[in-house]
This record gives sequence, C-alpha cells and structure tokens, in this order.
Amino acid sequence: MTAAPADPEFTEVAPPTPAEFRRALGMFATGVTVVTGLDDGEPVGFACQSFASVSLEPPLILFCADHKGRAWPRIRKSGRFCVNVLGEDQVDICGRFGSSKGAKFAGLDWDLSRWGTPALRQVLLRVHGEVRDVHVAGDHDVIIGHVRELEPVDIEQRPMLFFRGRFGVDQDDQAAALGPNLWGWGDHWG
Ligand SMILES: Cc1cc2nc3c(=O)[nH]c(=O)nc-3n(C[C@H](O)[C@H](O)[C@H](O)COP(=O)(O)OP(=O)(O)OC[C@H]3O[C@@H](n4cnc5c(N)ncnc54)[C@H](O)[C@@H]3O)c2cc1C
Ligand SMILES: NC(=O)c1ccc[n+]([C@@H]2O[C@H](COP(=O)([O-])OP(=O)(O)OC[C@H]3O[C@@H](n4cnc5c(N)ncnc54)[C@H](O)[C@@H]3O)[C@@H](O)[C@H]2O)c1
Repeated sequence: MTAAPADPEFTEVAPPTPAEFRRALGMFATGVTVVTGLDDGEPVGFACQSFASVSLEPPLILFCADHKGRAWPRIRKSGRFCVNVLGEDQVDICGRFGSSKGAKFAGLDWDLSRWGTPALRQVLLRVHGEVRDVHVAGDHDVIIGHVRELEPVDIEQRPMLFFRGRFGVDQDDQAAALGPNLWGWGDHWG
C-alpha cells in the first residue's frame, strides 16, 4: 500500500539508484561484525554491518544477508551462527571476510565455540544464536536470530566503525569535500 502524499503540489521523483542509495545510507554509521557458522565441519563467515538488536524477551537480534553471498546459505543450513563484533584494529579481519577474494579462514587463528561455531579472536563481543526466522526482503534475507549466549571478549577496546564506506568517523577530508553537493564527496564514489 502506498500512502497518498498530503501535499497537492507533490511531484514524483525518480527512485534512488543503487549508487545513490549506497552514498546516502553510508552516512548511517554502524559497527561491523563477522557472522560465522560451521557447515559440514568447514568454517564459513561474512562481514556484516546490518546487525541490530530486536527484542529483549525473548532475546532476538537481526542481520541481513545478500542472496548472492555463499556463506549465509551454509550458516542457514547449520541453523547456528556466531556474530563476532569487531574492534577498531581488526580492519584486516573485515577485509578478509568482506571480500570474495581469498579463502576467508586460511591462515587465521580461530576457536570452536561451545556452540559449534567459529569464534574469532580479539573481538569485542560474541553473540551466539540460532536461526529463528528468515524473511525475504528484496535482494537480501532478513534473519531473526534467537540469542543463546552473550560472550564479552576484549571489551576494553574501541569498536570498528563503518561510515561512508570507510572505517572510522574522522573523515574531515571527505566532509570538507562534501560541500553543498550531497553526491560529490570522496574518491570512493568514483
Ligand atoms: C564493512 C562491510 C559490511 C558488510 N555488510 C554486509 C551485510 O550486512 N550483509 C551482506 O550480505 N553483506 C555485507 N557485506 C558484504 C559481504 O561481507 C561480502 O560480499 C562477502 O564477500 C560475502 O562473503 P560470502 O562468503 O558470503 O560470499 P562470497 O563467496 O565472498 O561471494 C561474494 C560475491 O562474490 C561472488 N563470487 C565469489 N566467488 C566467485 C567466483 N569464484 N566466481 C564468481 N563469482 C564469485 C559471489 O557470487 C557473490 O556475488 C559487507 C562488507 C563489508 C566490507
Ligand atoms: N548490507 C549489505 O549487503 C552490505 C553492506 C555494506 C557493504 N556491502 C558490500 O560490501 C562491499 C564493500 O562495501 P563498500 O565499502 O563499497 O560499502 P558501500 O560504500 O557500498 O556502503 C555504503 C552503505 O551502503 C549500503 N549498502 C552497500 N551495499 C549494499 C548492499 N549490497 N545491500 C544493501 N545495502 C548496501 C550500506 O548501508 C552501507 O553502509 C560492496 O560490495 C558492498 O555492496 C554490503
């Protein structure tokens, strides 16, 4: 259902292109996680910023997974996941799990959690859970997870932040380049 605009002068505007969508939504700063699972004894995982708390009673979280990704179908099959919340210094981990290039776990030290999922080291927090519901939304699945255990790890460190497609919020160079043109900042946008 589409609500009728109240303003009689209202005129339609073109919907955002994918590039505009990413530029705009990139202004909503988030933390970064790596969602992991174990499928047939093999660890899988992907970098994920679309993580949020949903409900206290029962304890539920959500994350969104692109239909094109190869880790999520395997995590879904196993039914269990671990959300590893990254610290500020774990840029290499984010790069490893946020790219299709290279084997994500090759040469990486990790532990098997007591839930049977891959636990990454030196993270801020691990959220252990089970897949409860999966909702198809456009080109992603929205996964509702039932939290079974919260495991604080290295809680003194600062969090990894993802803002405007880059890490951290100290991006004076980009802010200065922004000027009055919403779509004009930074090299990142090509
Ligand atoms: C900061 C950050 C936040 C992110 N947040 C999210 C998020 O919230 N949700 C989300 O879904 N993704 C997110 N991503 C993207 C996601 O982490 C990457 O796409 C990651 O590579 C997915 O891993 P995967 O193992 O699931 O899929 P991959 O196997 O890495 O596949 C990713 C893409 O590459 C293609 N591909 C892989 N291998 C080949 C091959 N050999 N030949 C042809 N094509 C291939 C796949 O078809 C797919 O389109 C984020 C990335 C970053 C950096
Ligand atoms: N939710 C996601 O699936 C998601 C989020 C961030 C990055 N990524 C992917 O990781 C790769 C590296 O990202 P980047 O550094 O260029 O980030 P980016 O500059 O594209 O990200 C800016 C913002 O756009 C949104 N976004 C980006 N890709 C999206 C997607 N496929 N679906 C829904 N929202 C999306 C997110 O809100 C993100 O904060 C790209 O392929 C990007 O598509 C995916």
